[in-house]
Amino acid sequence: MSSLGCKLSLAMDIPELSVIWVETHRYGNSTLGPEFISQGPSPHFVTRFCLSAIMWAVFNLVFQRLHFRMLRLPPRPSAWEWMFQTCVLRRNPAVVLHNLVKRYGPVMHIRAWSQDLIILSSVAAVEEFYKLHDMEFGARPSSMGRPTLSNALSSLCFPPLATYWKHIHLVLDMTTSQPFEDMSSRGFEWALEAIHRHPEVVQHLCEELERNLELHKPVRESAIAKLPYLQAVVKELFRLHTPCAVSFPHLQSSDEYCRLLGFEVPPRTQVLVNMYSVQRDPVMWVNPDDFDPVRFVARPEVDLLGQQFHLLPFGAGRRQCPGTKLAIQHVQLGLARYYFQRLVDKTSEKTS
Ligand code: HEM
Repeated sequence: MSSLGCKLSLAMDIPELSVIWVETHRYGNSTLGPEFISQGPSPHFVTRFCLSAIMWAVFNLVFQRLHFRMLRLPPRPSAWEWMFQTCVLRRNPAVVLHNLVKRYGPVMHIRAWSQDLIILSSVAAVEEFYKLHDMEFGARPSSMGRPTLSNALSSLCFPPLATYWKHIHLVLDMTTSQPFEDMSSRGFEWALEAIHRHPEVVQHLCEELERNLELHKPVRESAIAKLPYLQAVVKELFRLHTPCAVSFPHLQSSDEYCRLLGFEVPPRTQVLVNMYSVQRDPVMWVNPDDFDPVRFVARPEVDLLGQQFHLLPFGAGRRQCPGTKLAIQHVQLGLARYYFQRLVDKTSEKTS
């Protein structure tokens, strides 16, 4: 076989080499000889090139599947399925994820662009994660702020406006109080919108304010302790309409496989906690999809501080949101002042 023949047959068997060959051919590499450059690839060559590319892709797919099966990884929905439903069909991403959880279970593995993500969606899974693996998965990925799949999932914060990186920039760049004001006021609009869908809750709230506060005095933080129903409403808001449906990515810092919830997890995996599903877990919540603040009136010990794993809108463990108390206080006080002002206006309308 001539040296050119040798080069060609080698290139056709190895797809990467074929690509290199086509590229060098396109740019007229003189070592291949002038007669070859002018003729272009033969149909026979194109067929063999395509066949070897397909075989290479199939081999890769089968090898990957076998590899993952041997590893005992969690069930794996396709990342494309999620993206198709959210980007093409424009469905609510949190709901799409929740539906995947119903099909694939509370521990899911998603692989996209050689990045491994584990999504935890039940109280039991999250509890084990925080109790046993909080330190191990304590890092944040260096891709913070870039459009990766994990960031896209985490950007289910403050839908539909804010994205993860906007949020993180706001909170990390707090040289003035302005960013917090912006973020909180957005959070507050979300709370009002959700409550106004339930007129009976608004009425109950107003009655409690009327009973416990004096009309001519401004509402102060100390008044919140006298308003158990308002506190319950805020908890129910954060449970059912959590501003962050999914936590930020928790990156495994070690370069070794680890055992997480009975599964083998590859090194540098990112874990996301799916608060949207955890806070609707039927194992822990009666009628989980109903907006019912009374469930918290009966159990005031359940709080939003990340101590109980069935209610964690601010995350939990060492990576929990440092603004938790500030945000809760802001929403409680904001709601109390808003509805109290409505009462004051109504009373002055009646008297005038
Ligand atoms: C309604 C308001 C807020 C909600 C729902 C919220 C929620 C969250 C969530 C879910 C996380 C990720 C936790 C995890 O990955 O496990 C987080 C992280 C964070 N939050 Fe908030 N947050 C709010 C307000 C704030 C405020 C007011 C501040 C600043 C004062 C703040 C500062 C941060 C920071 C710095 C992180 C990253 C923490 C870390 O990486 O260790 N957040 N937040």
